[in-house]
This record gives sequence, structure tokens and C-alpha cells, in this order.
Amino acid sequence: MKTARGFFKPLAIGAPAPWRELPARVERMIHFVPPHLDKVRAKVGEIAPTVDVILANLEDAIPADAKGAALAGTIALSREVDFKALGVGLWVRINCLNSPWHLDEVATLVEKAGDRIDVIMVPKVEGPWDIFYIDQLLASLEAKHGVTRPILLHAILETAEGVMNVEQIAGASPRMQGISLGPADLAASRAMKTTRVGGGHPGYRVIEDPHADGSARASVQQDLWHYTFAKMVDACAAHGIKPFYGPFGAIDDPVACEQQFRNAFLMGCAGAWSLHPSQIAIAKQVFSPDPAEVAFAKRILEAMPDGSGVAMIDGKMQDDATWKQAKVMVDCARQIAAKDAEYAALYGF
Ligand SMILES: CC(C)(COP(=O)(O)OP(=O)(O)OC[C@H]1O[C@@H](n2cnc3c(N)ncnc32)[C@H](O)[C@@H]1OP(=O)(O)O)[C@@H](O)C(=O)NCCC(=O)NCCSC(=O)C[C@H](O)C(=O)O
Ligand SMILES: [Mg+2]
Repeated sequence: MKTARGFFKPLAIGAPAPWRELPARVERMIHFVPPHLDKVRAKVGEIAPTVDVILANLEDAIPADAKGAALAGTIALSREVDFKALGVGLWVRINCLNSPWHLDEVATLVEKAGDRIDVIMVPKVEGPWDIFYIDQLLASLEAKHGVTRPILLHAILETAEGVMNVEQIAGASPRMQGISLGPADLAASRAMKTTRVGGGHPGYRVIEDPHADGSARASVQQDLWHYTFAKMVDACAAHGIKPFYGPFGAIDDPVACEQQFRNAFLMGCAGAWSLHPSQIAIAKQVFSPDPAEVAFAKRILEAMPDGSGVAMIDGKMQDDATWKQAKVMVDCARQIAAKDAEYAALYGF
């Protein structure tokens, strides 16, 4: 791995200096759009003000014979909508690094939209070597095209080897903005026997012991993704980058979508992907802290102004640790309130 001093060294002469602190952005939902479909792309202008990030997808879900159209559509989109003025992030998911398409995609994106793209999402990242490669490639292209600030990287955690290496992936470059859990490819990579894209499975349960009277034994469904979330969240938190939940494929089941997003939120994730317009509101509601929780967190901060000591609030013990928990909640709410007037009013900021 890089030395402490070398970590922030520009990787190409003329490349923009790497970020020392990540830009503070609200990213509750990463909204996927298929940029090759003119009909959908034409609606991004009206959707963008309702989301935190628009992601132009070039990878899975884009047919092999439409990859060129998707790349062209992405460049067009970056010019058609003023994402910066809207305070909306523009991300692009490129094809994987062993695909025949990624090299032209990265070269074209940096040349034609380098200063308008905030984050490049890299699929199927297996280890830090994938980040080293794309980091160096981007630095050379940014220097060549005079890009003024580094494009950030976001890895999808969707292979068994990637999960094994997640800590090194998270710390592989100052460009790293975050990591998303990709449940579909990860299930395939692990040979999990499910065709679902995220969420629970009715077969994954624990059951109580047999009853003497032979009566029915209670069983409870368990969370297939808990271990992976915890490993990803720890790797991201330790390296100061953001963990996200990826796609929820049951578009017809908003209740289960909300539960999967809420599990991610409670485990420390900053946001999730929205695949369909119906999932935008779910992500916005789940990844904006509950106003009642924020109000209680404010009381904790007020009860211990210097963050030390102990206090009882509504019968609950508060101390230095819960003060830090409360600060996480209130800082997140403040950041959302600065961008979202509806929540600014709900939080009372
Ligand atoms: C999933 C979809 C194909 C569904 O599209 P459609 O059948 O058109 O849905 P509707 O008829 O309900 O659409 C209603 C209107 O909404 C528009 N629409 C649909 N999707 C979007 C969207 N993402 N953004 C904006 N607008 C959208 C439709 O055009 C309809 O408009 P109108 O006709 O004017 O009423 C579709 O939602 C879709 O393609 N979503 C994106 C899917 C995607 O990106 N998949 C890849 C990410 S998940 C993945 O790769 C797995 C991951 O990597 C892992 O391994 O886990
Ligand atoms: Mg995938």
C-alpha cells in the first residue's frame, strides 16, 4: 500500500491535486437512469430536482449493442442538465475493468464531461489493484484534458473476492468516495441460491426446538446481508468514505424496499440506489433521519454541552458515547436541511 506521504501525491504531472477531505454532499438516493433511452433521458431535467444524485448507467441493464448509445447519451445528459446549479451529483457507472468498453468510456467521459462528472462508479471491484488502475488512468486523462478537480470513485461490492478485500479497496485511493453493496452479482459470485435482487428470503430462517406435544415450531426469517453490510460499513467508516446499499429489484414491493433500505440506514449506510421513480421517495424518507429522533438527539447535545459526563433523558442514560451518536444524527440532519427545505422545516433548523 502507499506511504502516508505518498497517499495524496498526484499520479500524473498536471493532474488536479487529490481531495484531502471529501466534498460534503447529501446522497440519500443514487437514481439510476438508462442514458440510451431518449424518452427516459428527456425526463431527467424534471426528476433531477427531486433526487440527490443522478447516475447514468452504462453497465448491467444496458444491452451490449447499446453501450455506445448509452455513452453518447451520458455526454448529452451532462450538457442538457445543469446538475451543479441544482446541487445534484452526476455519477456514471462504467462497465467493468475487464470489459471491452470501459477504456473508451473513461477516456470519453473525462475528455467530454470531466468537469461535470462527480463520481465514476466501478462495478465488480475485486481488490485495491482495480482502484490503483482506474486512479492512475483518471489522473493521466484529467491532466491531458485540464480537468480542474479529481473525479471521485465509488466501488460496487459484488464479488466474494471484493468482500474479502473490502478494507483495502476502501483505503486504496484519496479518490474513494464510497462503496455500494451489489446483492445480485454478489449472490451469483457466492453461489447463493436466490434470484432476488436484495431483501430477505423466506427460506433463510432459524427455528425453535421440537415441542413435546408436537405443536408447530416457530421460526423467524433472518437477514441474508447482515455480515456483508457490517464488513462494508466498518471498512468505509475506518477510511472515512460512505457505505451505500445498492439495488432493490422488487419494484412491485415498496414495503420490502423500505425495510431493506431501513436495515441499511440503521447499519450506517448513507443512501441507496433508486432504480425506479417509485423508489426515490422511499430512499428520501428512510435516509433522512426521523425528525423525532433528531429532536431527541438535540436534547442529548443540549444536556451535555461539552460532550462529556452523564445525564438521564426520559429514563435513558446518556454519556460521552451517546453524545457522539447524537452528533452523528444531528450533523446528518443539518446537512440534509441545508439542501432540502422540507426537512429543514421538519428538523427545525
Ligand atoms: C426496471 C425498469 C425497466 C422498469 O421500467 P418500466 O417498465 O418503464 O416501468 P414503469 O412502466 O413503471 O415506468 C413508469 C414511468 O417511469 C419511467 N421510468 C422507469 N424507470 C425510470 C428511471 N429509472 N428513471 C426515470 N424514469 C423511469 C418510465 O419510462 C415510465 O415513464 P412514462 O412512460 O412517461 O410514464 C426501469 O425502471 C429501469 O430500467 N430502471 C433501471 C434499472 C437499472 O438500472 N438496473 C441496473 C442497476 S441494478 C444492478 O445492476 C445490479 C447490481 O449491480 C448488483 O449486482 O446487485
Ligand atoms: Mg452488479
